[in-house]
Amino acid sequence: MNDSLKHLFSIANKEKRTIIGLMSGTSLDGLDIALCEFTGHGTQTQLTLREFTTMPYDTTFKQEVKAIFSKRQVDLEKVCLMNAYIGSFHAELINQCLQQWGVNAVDVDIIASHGQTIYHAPASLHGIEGMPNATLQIGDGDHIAVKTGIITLSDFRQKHIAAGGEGAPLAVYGDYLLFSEKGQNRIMLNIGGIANFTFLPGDLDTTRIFSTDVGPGNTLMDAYVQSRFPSKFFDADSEIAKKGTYNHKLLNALLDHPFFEQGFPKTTGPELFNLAYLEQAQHKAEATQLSPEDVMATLNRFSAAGISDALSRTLKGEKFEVFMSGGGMHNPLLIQNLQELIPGLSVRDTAELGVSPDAKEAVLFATLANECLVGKRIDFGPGQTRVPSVHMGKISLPE
Ligand SMILES: Nc1ncnc2c1ncn2[C@@H]1O[C@H](COP(=O)(O)OP(=O)(O)OP(=O)(O)O)[C@@H](O)[C@H]1O
Ligand SMILES: CC(=O)N[C@H]1[C@@H]2OC[C@@H](O2)[C@@H](O)[C@@H]1O[C@H](C)C(=O)O
Repeated sequence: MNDSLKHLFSIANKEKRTIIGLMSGTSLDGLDIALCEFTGHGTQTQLTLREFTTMPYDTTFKQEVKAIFSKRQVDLEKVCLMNAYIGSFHAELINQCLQQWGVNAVDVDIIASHGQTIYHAPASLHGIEGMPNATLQIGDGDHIAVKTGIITLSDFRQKHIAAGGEGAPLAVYGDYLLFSEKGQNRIMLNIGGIANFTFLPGDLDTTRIFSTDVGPGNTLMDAYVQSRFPSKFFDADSEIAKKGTYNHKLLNALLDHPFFEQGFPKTTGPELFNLAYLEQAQHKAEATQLSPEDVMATLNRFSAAGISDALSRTLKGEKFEVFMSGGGMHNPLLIQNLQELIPGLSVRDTAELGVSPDAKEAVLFATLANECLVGKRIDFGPGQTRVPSVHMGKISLPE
């Protein structure tokens, strides 16, 4: 047998596995790197998060990615180059991180890499007859495996689509295995570029479990700040939005899109929620003359409204606890807006459950890799088509 395959086989048989999870999100703030230890699998999974670091991207790298990010027309050569470049660059960042942590590569069993989403096109979004759900993450896993010497699993979303899903959100698998709790309805709310949540019913009825995107989290706010305040990357501590007041007409125009009426689960991205979307809404609401501060206040309220509306349609009056994660939880006005819209909302985050909220998505991919290696297919029960029962991740060998 090929030595690398033998090694992979031995990892799958180990009592405890050390897995690095990687996430490079749509906000392009940096590469999230989580060093995880796993024992068990499925609902017996035990996770210890040993280290977590975000390796920030510099402006040049962000610009390189932005040139091909969520755009319908791009330079195909650039896409080709960036696929290899991002893979190599991520490998470099991992090697640096291992050095900082004082961890040897030989002591890491597996890397689980999400890659960089450059285009997300569920059928509901592209609307092209006869064409399937599709999504594209680049930063090829072979480059990571060869340059770190660690077996790498990557490109998790394609299998989800092949098995009938939309390629996102995948959070449901990790949330179910790590955070379900008998007797408590839990909402795992992640406010990244796009906001999404997983519903984990307290009766542990797996046929009710799902996760769904609900609309913009930070993506529109970030895009607007970057266009109006070029020295800023995002509205740190809601400084800009707090100086404004939200505009009802613009808010209603922003909310007036069939995406918000679609049933769950559903997925979206900056391919829809972008500056052109905002401009159209401003024209419709005759609100083109608003100050940037008022626009920011409205966008902030818009993200909160998308989340609260989706939550109330899911819970229909049932009691629930929300555990937050993602960069949007650090936006105070967004939290205030959520508290106004969701009466009784107590702000808790996944740190209470043993996973730093900034690390949660990177931990998800490590968990998916653990399942791919040692898990049985998680079956969400009869009639449950919302969460396909599949293992995800493609294997890259270092040699
Ligand atoms: N102090 C803060 N005040 C306001 N917003 C903040 C703050 N800290 C982080 N954010 C927001 O969080 C964003 C980063 O969030 P996160 O890292 O969860 O995104 P991501 O992982 O790239 O997104 P996705 O989940 O869509 O892939 C920033 O771009 C910013 O909008
Ligand atoms: C295509 C893509 O990269 N989607 C991301 C993005 O970031 C948040 C939201 O949109 C979510 O649907 C997804 O990521 C998380 C990790 C998920 O799949 O659960």
